[in-house]
Amino acid sequence: MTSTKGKRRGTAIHGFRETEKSRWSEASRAILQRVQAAAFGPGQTLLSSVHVLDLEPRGYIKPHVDSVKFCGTTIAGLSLLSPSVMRLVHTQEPGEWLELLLEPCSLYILRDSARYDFSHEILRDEESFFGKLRVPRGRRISVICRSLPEGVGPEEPGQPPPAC
Ligand SMILES: O=C(O)CCC(=O)C(=O)O
Ligand SMILES: [Fe+2]
Repeated sequence: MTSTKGKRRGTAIHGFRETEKSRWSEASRAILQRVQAAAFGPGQTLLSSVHVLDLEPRGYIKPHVDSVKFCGTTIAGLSLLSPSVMRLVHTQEPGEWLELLLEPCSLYILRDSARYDFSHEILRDEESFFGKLRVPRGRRISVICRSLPEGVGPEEPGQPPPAC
């Protein structure tokens, strides 16, 4: 896998590699279609390639809001391999937060307020608790589909997609 986003995104993600993938096997395409049908409306255009993020067991993602320049109202992520905990914290009201237990093969959808008004993060192993439940972290792979910002047309085929 290549790692270009890490540089562009600074230090939000630690212990990872990633790629942007636009060619998938037929079986994978069928799964991605289910993800897209669940998460996106018919009027939404998606980034032409899917983001695949491979976090090592000690890897984690610091709180951030995906850039509005490159990513529209919806982020949908399929979690594979290790379970993990995603925490959402309101950017204006830090006392308003919630945590999601991301089981392997689960899908989360961050849309509208969850996507714009809350930061999201993946907890590091030492902090990986869902309530009182310890959620030990192993290697985690996520497959993330994003909508394009409104007013941005579909990308040119062959162009590298922008990072979120
Ligand atoms: O791994 C995930 O599910 C989220 C990744 C993420 O927040 C990002 O790439 O901006
Ligand atoms: Fe993100």
